[in-house]
Amino acid sequence: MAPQLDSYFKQVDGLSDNFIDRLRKAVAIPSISADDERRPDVVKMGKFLASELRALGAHVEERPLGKQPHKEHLELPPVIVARYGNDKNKRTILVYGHYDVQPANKEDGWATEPFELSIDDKGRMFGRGSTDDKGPVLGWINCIEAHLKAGVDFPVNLLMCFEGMEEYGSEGLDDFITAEAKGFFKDADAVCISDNYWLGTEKPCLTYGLRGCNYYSIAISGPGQDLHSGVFGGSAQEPMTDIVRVMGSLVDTDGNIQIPGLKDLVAPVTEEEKSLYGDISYTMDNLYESLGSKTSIFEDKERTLMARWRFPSLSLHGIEGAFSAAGAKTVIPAKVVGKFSIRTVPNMQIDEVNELVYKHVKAEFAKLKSKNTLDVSLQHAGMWWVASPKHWNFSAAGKAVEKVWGVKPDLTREGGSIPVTLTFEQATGKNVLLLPMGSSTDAAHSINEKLDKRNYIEGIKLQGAYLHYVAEEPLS
Ligand SMILES: C[C@H](N)C(=O)N[C@@H](Cc1c[nH]cn1)C(=O)O
Ligand SMILES: [Zn+2]
Ligand SMILES: [Zn+2]
Repeated sequence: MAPQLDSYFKQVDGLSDNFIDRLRKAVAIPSISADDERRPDVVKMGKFLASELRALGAHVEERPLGKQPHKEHLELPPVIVARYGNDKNKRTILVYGHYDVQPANKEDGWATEPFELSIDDKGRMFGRGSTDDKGPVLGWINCIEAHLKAGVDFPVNLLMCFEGMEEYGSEGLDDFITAEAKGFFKDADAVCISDNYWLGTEKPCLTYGLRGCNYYSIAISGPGQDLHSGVFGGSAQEPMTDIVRVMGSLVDTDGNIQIPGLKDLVAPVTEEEKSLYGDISYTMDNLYESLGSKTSIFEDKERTLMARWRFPSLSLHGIEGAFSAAGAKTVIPAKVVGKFSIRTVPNMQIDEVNELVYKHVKAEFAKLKSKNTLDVSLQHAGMWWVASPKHWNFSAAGKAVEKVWGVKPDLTREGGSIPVTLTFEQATGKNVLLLPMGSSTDAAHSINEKLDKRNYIEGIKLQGAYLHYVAEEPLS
């Protein structure tokens, strides 16, 4: 295999400018799934992937998912499914990624235009979606192109599933995967997802766990319209005052969730589990670098990693309807909608968490004795996932990391969520591996999101090498 991989690697290096151009084109499409106005761009991004794949000879289908739940005027973006190769003598690997992105505006504090790929002298490629998840998704397409141009036989049959609603809770995808497990995905021997990040900036990892995510809205309304605070301040009960107090009751400064009963849903940490954290290559400096400050809750790596992977967290995200612009507008908002999410871990179940959240929010609001109206609801939810890394899928990826990066990867879990991971595992009955491309400083979801050129190009080599090693692994 060595000469074949070497030719492939050489080809990837030779095509690196083309691959960066492909990423530039993808970043230029603002495929923001959370913004209804951007839905045509999400669809455009799906079509871009479909046409790139067709040009390389893949069989591609753009599958509709129907109307968006609770927004019946909106069509969900299509799932792009594709197959490259159909050789009964080869293994079949199913890869998943998403082509939608988080919202981004230059005014949020970006140093460059978020939807223009901008490369600095350190090889950092800035742009929304560069690391999450356009770079890794294009990686698979680049991998096909480099094999073709190098004249190296593609080592496996590749099935692809690229969705456009991941950043909005993967609306509609669970049913699709379940239905296609015995259809389009029926030949899959294993699944690989490239949509998370290294723990630091130097050492690659393979990931076997994710937290889940329950995302909530609290709406508080009262007045018929926004009011002048000079006229109504002191005589009207203000939704904003109520929501700040209700949201303030959810979590404390040290991240302790204040919802009674929530901690009892968490599986106890075993001694064996505790011992795993010490060996992981991670330092508080890695955290400070990616955090951009030293404002951490803990001072040691073990508790920091456990807080990220092993325990739930509750984050407050924003208040819709609140005055947030610069200046000093003296308005009383008539309706405000607070957003928060809980990252869930074993053994927390979505419905059990909902019940505790609703009970707590309603009780806190009742304490205020407000005449305003409260409505609390779940916006979307995705389950946590923990798998066994003792499988040929992980062994192959481990060998690929050693070949490309010259080190053994750490086995990690991830604090973020990829809701369909568990669905893929349960629906196909196959092992799922998370193979990250980007690093801890990539600032996914944040301003100045980037992917290092090195991670992109070596990441394409890694994806290809993984497929070659998969082809060699004995079945277990
Ligand atoms: C880890 C992955 N790249 C990611 O960013 N996932 C999102 C998924 C999500 C869940 N609710 C809303 N989006 C995340 O972890 O926030
Ligand atoms: Zn992602
Ligand atoms: Zn994301």
